Amino acid sequence: MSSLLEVISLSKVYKISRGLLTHAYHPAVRKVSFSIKEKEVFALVGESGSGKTTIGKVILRLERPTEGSVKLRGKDIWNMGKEYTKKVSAVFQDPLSSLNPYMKVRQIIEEPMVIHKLKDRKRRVEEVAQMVKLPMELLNRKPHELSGGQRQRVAIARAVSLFPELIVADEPTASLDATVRKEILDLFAELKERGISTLLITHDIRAVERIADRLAVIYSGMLMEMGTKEQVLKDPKHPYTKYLLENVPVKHPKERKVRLQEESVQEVLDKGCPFYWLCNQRVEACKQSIKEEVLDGRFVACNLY
Ligand SMILES: Nc1ncnc2c1ncn2[C@@H]1O[C@H](COP(=O)(O)OP(=O)(O)OP(=O)(O)O)[C@@H](O)[C@H]1O
Repeated sequence: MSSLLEVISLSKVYKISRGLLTHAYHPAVRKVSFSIKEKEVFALVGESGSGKTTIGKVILRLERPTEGSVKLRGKDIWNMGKEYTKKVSAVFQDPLSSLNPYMKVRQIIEEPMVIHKLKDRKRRVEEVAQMVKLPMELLNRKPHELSGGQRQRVAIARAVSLFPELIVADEPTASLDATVRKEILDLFAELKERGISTLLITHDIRAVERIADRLAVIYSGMLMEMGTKEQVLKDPKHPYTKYLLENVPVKHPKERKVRLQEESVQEVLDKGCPFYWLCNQRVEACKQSIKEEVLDGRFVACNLY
């Protein structure tokens, strides 16, 4: 399978205002590289604040990277015109707020086709509804008349309405209950068979177990481990991946009891491993630098290897 989308050494630093004249810089994403193949579900897993959404936003061209680039089939995405929005689409966490409440489902799904001047729209809307298993009778309803799962199917139908090559799905099941969650996740696996890849962004490492082909684990804006689902979930190498798998659901970073030595926090964040403070296998070198290794085809950023 050839590479569809390449994220190359991507960094995003936000400038945060600290009063009238002062500001600070926050590195949300730090030199992240990965690629998504054709016909693949690639999961980006990390806790709240780890930088997942920022990466998704850059891929969707909603944010400019500070450094690095993103390429679709070898072309820089910022040099591509409107055709990029046909090839890469998005599904977000809360369908109710992302769907126009005044439009009927039919119009919501049709809208991107109108924008891109597609013909034969009625038939295509029905074809897309079928693809996402949305009952035809729901096409004449409005979003508030649907269940959470049905609404997310509408959002996915809209995302596939132009037959994209990639869907960026940011926490697409976070607002759904367990049974519906499973059905929606399965849908992404089915779309893969139709040639549509998915970047699945999630905080729940277990959610990707069913459908992801490969996954990348991100912490504090840095890639910790990346490999096939089997490699990363069955034989995790990075202490952070192990920690994530052992602590489901993971405590919010603010709830963890970690004693930080304030004077050295910045130093470690600048040069060393961001997981240093929680890692039970840390060595002195982790304060200063991180070794990047490829072990049996999987990427690990850790001084243990
Ligand atoms: N526009 C912004 N300005 C300043 N800081 C930001 C901005 N957007 C995100 N951040 C910060 O960048 C970091 C990464 O945020 P991001 O939303 O990408 O993380 P996430 O892993 O998707 O988390 P969540 O699941 O909570 O959204 C966080 O510390 C966040 O506070």
